[in-house]
Amino acid sequence: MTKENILFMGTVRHAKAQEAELAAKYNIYYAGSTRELLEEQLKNAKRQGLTFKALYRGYASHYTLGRVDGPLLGLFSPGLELISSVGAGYDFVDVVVATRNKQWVTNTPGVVDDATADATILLMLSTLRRYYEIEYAMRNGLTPTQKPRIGRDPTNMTLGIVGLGGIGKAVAKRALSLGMKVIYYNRRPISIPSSPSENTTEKEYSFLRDVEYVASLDQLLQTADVVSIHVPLSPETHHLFGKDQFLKMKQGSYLINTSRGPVVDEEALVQALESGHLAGAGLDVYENEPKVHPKLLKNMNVALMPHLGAFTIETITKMETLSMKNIDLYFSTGSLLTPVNNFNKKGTLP
Ligand SMILES: O=CC(=O)O
Repeated sequence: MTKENILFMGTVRHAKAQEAELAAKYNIYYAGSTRELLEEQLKNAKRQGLTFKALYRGYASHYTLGRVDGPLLGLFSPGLELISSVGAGYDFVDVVVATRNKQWVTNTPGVVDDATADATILLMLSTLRRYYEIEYAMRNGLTPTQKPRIGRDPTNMTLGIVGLGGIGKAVAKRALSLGMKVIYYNRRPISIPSSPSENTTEKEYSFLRDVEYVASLDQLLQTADVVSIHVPLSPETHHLFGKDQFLKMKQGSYLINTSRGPVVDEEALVQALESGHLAGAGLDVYENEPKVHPKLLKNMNVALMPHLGAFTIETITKMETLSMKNIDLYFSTGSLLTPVNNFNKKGTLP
């Protein structure tokens, strides 16, 4: 039986067992360390008639190898069938072009929920308690007589979650345990099971009964003390938060963003912070990563993390494993665990 060829963009950081399992069954090739090397490699492969049937897009590989965009997909021979991307967000793959090429795209939802929710709460508490500022001052010689600026309690504050998917729900659960009131906005309210089923226990969803749906984003912005964004990046959500949205937020409220940078118009956020309308922000993601707006870097009302929402050994292992499982399952059974796009049996769009 011929072994399928798989190209790995970026290294497998933690799921070494799954990588070894895949290597025993398929021919694995690793992309060069720069975009130029990768492009050269793809051109050579095409010349030699070597077809990669699957592409594994490793965690954070876009920083060194760029996006899996139309031009890159154009360099693959027509035999590429599957792009398996590590990450819940799949904006690092041009899904529109891949779908047009009849190529499947998979992501790794679900497994990132807890780590990203932890990072969200970490940023929220750091922002409210000014933890980042206090640590920065201590490391720079704060003396016991110098008083750091005072913090705020999350208890009794209202948290507004924009996008109550897997990560949003995990954030809601944690925020309720801090004594926050939690409201959310989605295009449609979520449905809560009325009784446990084979796949769920009462404990897994009962907290959702304490989370209140609001019918518009404006209503959420006008009500919440802390707004936390959990929507995917798409043409519809690009700059979902701009000048108007910040003006609608309560005076002295806070923004937390662990979703994707371009959901927020960063220039408008800087204005809202500098005018004092927003009391602070906690950010893991930025409009032009890895660049951070210089005025955000300077602003000591902002807690910053460099896109590390899912960056734990356990979560990276789960993401990489799921991504490689999709590849193995596709070749062995023709099915996928977490497809992003959808084809009917003829391989055309439904
Ligand atoms: O940013 C990380 C992810 O999308 O999983």
